[in-house]
Amino acid sequence: MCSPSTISVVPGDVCRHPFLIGVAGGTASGKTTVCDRIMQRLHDQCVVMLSQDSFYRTLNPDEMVLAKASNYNFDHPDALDRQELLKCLQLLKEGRSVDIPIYDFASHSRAKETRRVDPADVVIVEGILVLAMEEIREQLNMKIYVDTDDDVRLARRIQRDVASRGRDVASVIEQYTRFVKPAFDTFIGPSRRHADIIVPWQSSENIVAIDLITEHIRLKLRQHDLIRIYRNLEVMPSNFQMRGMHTILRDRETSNSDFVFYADRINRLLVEAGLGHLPFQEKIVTTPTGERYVGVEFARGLCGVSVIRSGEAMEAALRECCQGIKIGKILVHRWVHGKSEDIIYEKLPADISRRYVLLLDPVLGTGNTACKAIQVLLDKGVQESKILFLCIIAAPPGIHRVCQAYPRVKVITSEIDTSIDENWSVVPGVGEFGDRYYC
Ligand SMILES: O=P(O)(O)OC[C@H]1O[C@H](OP(=O)(O)OP(=O)(O)O)[C@H](O)[C@@H]1O
Ligand SMILES: O=c1cc[nH]c(=O)[nH]1
Repeated sequence: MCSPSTISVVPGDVCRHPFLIGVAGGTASGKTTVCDRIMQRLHDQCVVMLSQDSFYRTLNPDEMVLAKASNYNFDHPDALDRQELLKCLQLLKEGRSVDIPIYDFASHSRAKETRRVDPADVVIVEGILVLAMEEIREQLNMKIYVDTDDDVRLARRIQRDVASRGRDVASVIEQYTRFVKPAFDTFIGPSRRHADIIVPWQSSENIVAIDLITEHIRLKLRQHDLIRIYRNLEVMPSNFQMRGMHTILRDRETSNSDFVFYADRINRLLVEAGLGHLPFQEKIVTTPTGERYVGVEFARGLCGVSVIRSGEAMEAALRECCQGIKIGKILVHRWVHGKSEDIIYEKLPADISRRYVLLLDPVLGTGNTACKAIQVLLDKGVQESKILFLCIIAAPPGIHRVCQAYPRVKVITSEIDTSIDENWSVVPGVGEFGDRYYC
């Protein structure tokens, strides 16, 4: 039974987009155990699991003769109904229920019944060929390859087939040599290069890998909820570079110089992401080879506004991307312990009402500071839809505050945090950003 989502969404407004994970690896590599461990850790989420094996094709009479004589290659991608698997994943991705075939290994055919799979927060699809099929790979949000030594896998396969599938050792080895190993060498082993994560899985379980994977999934699920609610919220794509940089920023042992270095790296990416939302005009140029190149021209009429003091740490990234850009400043007295925030200082370009504004502040906590700063810009005549708020981390209360109050302001962040604590600190957060950047 799936637990309900913690954030309510207007029915029919947005559908559930699950997080799709593919788990591949050779026969008896431990894929099912990896999936079980992920499901156990995500017990408070709605997780469903599909097996590639459910999608074996119905065999024609000639193939059936081969299968009955153990002479049919079930390890080849052509043994699968790939279109049907693809369709099921696409429907689940759209938040729709699907009926999954039930495959009977003894008769090499499909049962009349099917299994109903309802929409979920996380969908895991496992199977030896899951990463070997391009059309399936393209559907996945996370690709995992379980890596286990060949001899360990063969030993496990013999043990399993003899104990639970009524086979003798000689026939298991014969099938392994004829079909299983060649398919591994041709399709499965090479598919490892498509994986986001390769999980070594030998005699003992790789708990660290499972922890990392489930933490990443939790992060993505939190982001998914908010992204589904607010169209004006954008979270930059998370990859392991971005996660690595955040890990350094969040580590309290990180030196001041490293904090500055990695904050600057993320700031640069944030600014580029913000610039990507500006309008453009088509522009045709001639290349040194004399050919025409149909491109675009950057928008004009742009400026930056930093919220003093931490926002000033983002100015360098903006200047690196936009030479000579005008940058204004706003100083807000932060709302602490019931005291409302005031604007203490502002210095903005005189013609700001005609410009797009990249509003810079690395931390969005309660959202009070951001709302105050946005209101100053609106009062100066800036159009709401021309404000882009850039922050390195954003806590859900601040996201709700800003995105609800100013639905046309684009909020771009590199990560969404869990919450804010009783001291108005973002959790897990980076601590006092300004103190760490400027000390
Ligand atoms: O969303 P909120 O709860 O309003 O918090 C966010 C504000 O807090 C930080 O500034 P801080 O007050 O720490 O000042 P500083 O930049 O001078 O360090 C941050 O740079 C924001 O301006
Ligand atoms: O956690 C927080 C909250 C506000 N400002 C910061 O710098 N950090």
